[in-house]
Amino acid sequence: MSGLSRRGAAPTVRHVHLGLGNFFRAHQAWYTSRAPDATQWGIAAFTGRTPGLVDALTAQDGLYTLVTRSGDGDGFEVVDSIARVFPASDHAAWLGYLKDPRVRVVTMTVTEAGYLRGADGGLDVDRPEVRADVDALRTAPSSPVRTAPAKLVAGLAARCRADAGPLTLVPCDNLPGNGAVTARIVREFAQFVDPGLPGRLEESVSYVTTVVDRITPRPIAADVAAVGAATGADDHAPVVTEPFTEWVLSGDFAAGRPQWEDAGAAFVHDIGPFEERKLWLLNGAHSLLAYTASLRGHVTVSDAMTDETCRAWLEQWWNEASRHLNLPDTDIAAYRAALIDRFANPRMRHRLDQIATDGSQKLPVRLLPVLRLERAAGRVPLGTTRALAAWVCHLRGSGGSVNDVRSADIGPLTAGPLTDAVRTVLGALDPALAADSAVVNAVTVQACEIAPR
Ligand SMILES: NC(=O)c1ccc[n+]([C@@H]2O[C@H](COP(=O)([O-])OP(=O)(O)OC[C@H]3O[C@@H](n4cnc5c(N)ncnc54)[C@H](O)[C@@H]3O)[C@@H](O)[C@H]2O)c1
Ligand SMILES: O=P(O)(O)OC[C@@H](O)[C@@H](O)[C@H](O)[C@H](O)CO
Repeated sequence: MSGLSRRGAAPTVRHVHLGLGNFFRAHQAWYTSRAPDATQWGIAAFTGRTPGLVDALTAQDGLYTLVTRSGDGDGFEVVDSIARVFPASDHAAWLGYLKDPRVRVVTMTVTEAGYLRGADGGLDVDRPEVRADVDALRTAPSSPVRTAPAKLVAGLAARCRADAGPLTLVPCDNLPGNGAVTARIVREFAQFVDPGLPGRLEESVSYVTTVVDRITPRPIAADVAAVGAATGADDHAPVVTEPFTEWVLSGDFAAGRPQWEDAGAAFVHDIGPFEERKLWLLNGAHSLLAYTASLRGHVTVSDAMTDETCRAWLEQWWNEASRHLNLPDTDIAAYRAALIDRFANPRMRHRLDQIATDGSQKLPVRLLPVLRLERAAGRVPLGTTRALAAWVCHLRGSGGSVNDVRSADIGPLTAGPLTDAVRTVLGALDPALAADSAVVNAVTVQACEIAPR
């Protein structure tokens, strides 16, 4: 078996990515590799925090095998769009690319938690890591920083100082209005560093909003072995994904972009209906299953889909969410039918505990908009409240271990009598929920049913 290596030169870097992980490699890097102008849009990819994939990918010249796993077999292709790979700690390289006039696009996958938003959706300036990075940039603009907002601001400021021309930020995390979210955290962070900086950045930075979709679980050792057996390549960093993929983008690119539309991406004016369809029907269902199905002993999404009770809960949630989607009924029905096949694919090992991470960041986006709309219509939506009930049970120690960026402040709220815990935990997501007795009661009753303790 031989390792992967590039035959010719790597493509010139004109695109930078922050948050090199599995999803970026199954999605944005794959779209770029499929674009007709791929050779003009090489990617420099930086991990978000830990060194992660850097050594393995560097040894393979940035190449890796994408395994497309359907219910009845695997497809294999080598993706070659990543030209250079860097650890998060290489801040000099980050600044170097951001101030390079050839670089025109920055994509990001830093998780929902990586935007460091507070309760009002803006930058949470009380976090010690935010304060540390603000102080660092006030002291010296090239100081190393750790958080994603600080990296963006430091890079954009360096670009501004170098007069390197316009640039577009393309967030690819599962957040509604992710372009506006990114614009806001950049503006607020920059304001803290230097009140004149936001104005200077606005002249040359544009923000695009995206809906991204391709289920990409964390690969396991057997996946590495399967690639070797099928292709003969000694690939230490393959990615496994599903055949389905979607990328919807909205907004202006200030300085060009790859021809992603020729690789299947859709550019639309009104992205709202696409966001709601995806975040509610897919991600909301994922979160529902992550907490309910794990309490019933299931480990993966496809395991959960074999359980009639989980399936009924899923349909109930989908019925509640679908009432509020601004799309034709036939489109919604087709999307739901496709999701059943995607979730049930028994060859995809998408662990529920991976999806359960950071519920405090995900549930406000995936469930609460539907809950509010249902309450406004005078209903208590039991499919939605069941997901919240299972999350509260999860936080109280039923099911798998809790891995949440807010566990320090939400964890203590989960102790004590169940009704009190439900009220305070819901209140930590949205104070209005704690004051809604009908919701608190429904969540409490369902929590007792799901995990009596
Ligand atoms: N995996 C999927 O199916 C999928 C699909 C659609 C969207 N996404 C989005 O992509 C994100 C990453 O998913 P993945 O599967 O690539 O995960 P991954 O664990 O493979 O990679 C995550 C990357 O984000 C970085 N990161 C994590 N926390 C961070 C933080 N607080 N600040 C900065 N960087 C941080 C990590 O260092 C790593 O580079 C998801 O959180 C989601 O928003 C994932
Ligand atoms: O990746 P996360 O942690 O934001 O959420 C877990 C899943 O719900 C999510 O990754 C989906 O698999 C994905 O959004 C499908 O496109």
